[in-house]
Amino acid sequence: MSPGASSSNKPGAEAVPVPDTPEPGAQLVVVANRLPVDLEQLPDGSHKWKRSPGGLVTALEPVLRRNKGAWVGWPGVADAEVEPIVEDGLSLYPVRLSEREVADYYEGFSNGTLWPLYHDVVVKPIYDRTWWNTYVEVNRRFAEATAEVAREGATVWIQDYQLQLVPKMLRMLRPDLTIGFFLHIPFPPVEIFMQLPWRAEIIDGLLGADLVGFHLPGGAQNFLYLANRLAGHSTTRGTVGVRSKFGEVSVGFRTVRVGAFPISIASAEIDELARSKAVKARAKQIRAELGNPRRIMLGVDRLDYTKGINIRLLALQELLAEGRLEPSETVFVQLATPSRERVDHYIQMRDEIERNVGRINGDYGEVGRPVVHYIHRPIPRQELIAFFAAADVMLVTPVRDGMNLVAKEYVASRNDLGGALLLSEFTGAAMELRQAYLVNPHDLDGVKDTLLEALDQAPAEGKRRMKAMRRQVLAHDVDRWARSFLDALALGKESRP
Ligand SMILES: O=P(O)(O)OC[C@H]1O[C@H](O[C@H]2O[C@H](CO)[C@@H](O)[C@H](O)[C@H]2O)[C@H](O)[C@@H](O)[C@@H]1O
Ligand SMILES: Cc1cn([C@@H]2O[C@H](COP(=O)(O)OP(=O)(O)O)[C@@H](O)[C@H]2O)c(=O)[nH]c1=O
Repeated sequence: MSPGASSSNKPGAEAVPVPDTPEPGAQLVVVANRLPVDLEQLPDGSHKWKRSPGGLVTALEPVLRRNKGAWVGWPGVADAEVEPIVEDGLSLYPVRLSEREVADYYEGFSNGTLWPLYHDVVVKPIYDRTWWNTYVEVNRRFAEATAEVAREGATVWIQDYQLQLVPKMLRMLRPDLTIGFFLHIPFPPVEIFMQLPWRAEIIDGLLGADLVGFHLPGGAQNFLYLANRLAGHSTTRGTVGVRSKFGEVSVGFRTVRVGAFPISIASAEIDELARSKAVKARAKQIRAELGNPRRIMLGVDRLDYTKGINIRLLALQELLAEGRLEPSETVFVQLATPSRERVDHYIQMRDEIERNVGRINGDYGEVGRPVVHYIHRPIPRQELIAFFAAADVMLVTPVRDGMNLVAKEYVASRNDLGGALLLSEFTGAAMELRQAYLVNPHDLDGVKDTLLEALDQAPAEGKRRMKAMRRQVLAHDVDRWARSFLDALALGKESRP
């Protein structure tokens, strides 16, 4: 199959240029479950590449492209035979997964066990031994693929919960490599992690890295505790800082460093794009297309039960029912990119959300004027930024989220200092964006009251908050995140005996 074969376009899919073949032996290798582009099979049997969903790709793709690195990952469809390619300076090495492996490793152990477990058991994790066995097999395949790609003495940066066994497996295959691991989702409290039947194997797998990174100090602290309790290694006891004061685990003759590195976005690029005439004009057009309502609220998420989309809908429904919001003046736009569509909890959640959207529009909409506009497909980045620029209040209400880049992208888009960010306390972003309207998503009355406060904020108050948040986001961009992690990894390597 030729990956660059077709050029057809569906809405939301960003076309990717036709590829070349990579030079052997990369000095910087990223290993992630997904490649930054997904192969899509079209109804006529042809294929095209489209951008992969999620914040991991948003963050890492520009960093690796600038470093002319290599990326090892799954091309997003089962049984795809794809040759390694170079795309705009970035070498992509596809790892093949069979239909069964997608079901057991990706949908099963990664997203039916680890994802809910690490997100505070928000739905019940399933502990299935077959899924675990496939997770081990697939992690081994990723380790082997990486061992073949990395140059002697290269730096390998492994990403996320799908690949927690790869650090140890790779170290056994290639002791010459410097290995970093970063977890993009929360690392759970110890009592929750202890549910996992394979808890010791996971901790052991991660300890194959030279540096293990988390978004927040709390995750790093939980991991340090478990490295001692489950694996019996001695660890440092001091508090882990943000990009500083790393913890250490002694694993035989090696020292594994543990740190907190909150991820971010390409802030300057988004800021610049938001200032462009095209985006400004499109934002104005979006407002007009929505009927120039007094206030626009916006949600932008992967359709995931952790994102708290139903909480927003419930808050809106109650505010309308109580007469605290006027349906003719208020519009809520929910952009929801499809995600993990064959996993049971995702199927149930989508049904529920779509029922609630229908109910609100049935009760409060008029012909040609729905209260909720719901779009279930990926939206290209430039269009998203225009939506950010058009929205009066951005609703980010996850019950738990590793970081949430959307919150930061909204702030970076508001160089006019307009708009307000309603942000769940249970996101990583809330640790940095303290001037947002912070809410506990489990407290519906609190969400409703704070939403009204944000909608009715005085312009001076809005500007004060947005200015402070922009200072944070513009000063701490994704390059700084990558640099701080890779510098800490290199420093650890220098101090090795
Ligand atoms: O690959 P998928 O199963 O389609 O899921 C998409 C990605 O979702 C998750 O993103 C996380 O990473 C973001 C960047 O660090 C972070 O802001 C967010 O809070 C996380 O949920 C997942 O961790 C990735 O592996 C997936 O690629
Ligand atoms: C809905 C939607 C989103 N995006 C982009 O995807 C990422 C989402 O990252 P975040 O950290 O907020 O969460 P997850 O990783 O999904 O858990 C962000 O960069 C969005 O701009 C997109 O490009 N198109 C979409 O339709």
